[in-house]
Amino acid sequence: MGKKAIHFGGGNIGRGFVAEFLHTAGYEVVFVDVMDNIINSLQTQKSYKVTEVSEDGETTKTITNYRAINSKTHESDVIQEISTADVVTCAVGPNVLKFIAPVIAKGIDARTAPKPMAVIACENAIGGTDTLRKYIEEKTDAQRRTSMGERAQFANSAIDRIVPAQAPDSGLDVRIEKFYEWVVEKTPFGSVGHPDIPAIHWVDNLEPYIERKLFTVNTGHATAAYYGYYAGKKTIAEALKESFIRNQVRDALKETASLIVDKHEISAQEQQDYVETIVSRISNPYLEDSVERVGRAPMRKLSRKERFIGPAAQLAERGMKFDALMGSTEMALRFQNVQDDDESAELAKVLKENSPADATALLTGLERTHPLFQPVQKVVARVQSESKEAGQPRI
Ligand SMILES: NC(=O)c1ccc[n+]([C@@H]2O[C@H](COP(=O)([O-])OP(=O)(O)OC[C@H]3O[C@@H](n4cnc5c(N)ncnc54)[C@H](O)[C@@H]3O)[C@@H](O)[C@H]2O)c1
Ligand SMILES: O=P(O)(O)OC[C@@H](O)[C@@H](O)[C@H](O)[C@H](O)CO
Repeated sequence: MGKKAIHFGGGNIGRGFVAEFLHTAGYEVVFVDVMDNIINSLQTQKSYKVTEVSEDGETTKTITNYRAINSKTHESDVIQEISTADVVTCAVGPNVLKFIAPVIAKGIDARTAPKPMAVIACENAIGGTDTLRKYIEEKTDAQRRTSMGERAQFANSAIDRIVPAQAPDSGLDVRIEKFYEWVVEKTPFGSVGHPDIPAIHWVDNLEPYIERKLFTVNTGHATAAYYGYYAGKKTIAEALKESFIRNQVRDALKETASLIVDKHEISAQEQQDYVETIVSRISNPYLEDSVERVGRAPMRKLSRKERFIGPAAQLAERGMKFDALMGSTEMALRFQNVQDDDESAELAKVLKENSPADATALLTGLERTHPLFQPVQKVVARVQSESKEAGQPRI
């Protein structure tokens, strides 16, 4: 029997990154999603195209050898597929991990194969697979929990490729950037060995990779998105054409670079080269990445380990500079009541109903005694006191 991977989330990164590389590695991919239109299309259309776009032109690959299951209506089929799979991946968004965990827990529990399968969450989050594992353990019978390692092994990952929202008429086809990086921990696989997926860079210690990625790509991206949204820009590339916004991004990345270089074995020159690559990638005009997609879910992005508060907290603890990150945080707080973004409405509510100190604690999870608490409270208070109508971009 050939190799089989179950992938949760047939969205942008699911189809345009994870499934592409699993397919190239020789896996049959079984997509699991809850959106009827995605599942119907994947079930009726036997191939789709992934097109890399860059200034060098376009390259298209065709993805085949997949099936699709709707977990809302066919949960037992998903359990059956997991019980005989080699790999389970997901790209559903960090807040959705708790919803996919119960069915994965049942699938793991039903396994009889001698070899454990690999579980790799492909989300923008520090310890994304650990979080998923915690939810899976909660849904596993206490007596079966200790032996779960015989049925599944869990590895954290860092995943990097810009996949913007796709044109409404594109169907399953995905337009993406050429660059990609997929880094996964190898130690959890021990003597069993990691799965054979050539696109993955296997490492012993993921922390430098995930922090460098989240605190450079995503800090820079989100800074451009929030300043861009406020300035009435449509895309990230458009926002970065403004020298003021470009400078804010550069300043924020200078601060996160100082942390990355101080904390990890990454030289200043190496980080500088990385920053240049990232600024050029997020400025790619061929991707048409909207400020609303990149700014989506502002409460998640303002949380304790995330792209602004995560590095700023560590800089504050080291007595290093974090002013530009406070500017990005302030702009994120202004991303309120944005259409189709539930968290942006929730953010407006939290800011309206709480004191600056309580809103700071609720949004960021910072301890009140932390050296970053007061600086964040100051920007929270400033945004709360603004008289202009929340969420209206200033053009
Ligand atoms: N798009 C990018 O550039 C990019 C790059 C790197 C990492 N990521 C990360 O990948 C994840 C997904 O991002 P995306 O851009 O592909 O989002 P997306 O919205 O395009 O895709 C998410 C998919 O998950 C599905 N989903 C939601 N709930 C589900 C459930 N309970 N069961 C199964 N499927 C469910 C949705 O229907 C959707 O198809 C996020 O964590 C994101 O941070 C995205
Ligand atoms: O996916 P999010 O919401 O965490 O962040 C939005 C973008 O910054 C993100 O999707 C990037 O495109 C991606 O992380 C690039 O690798």
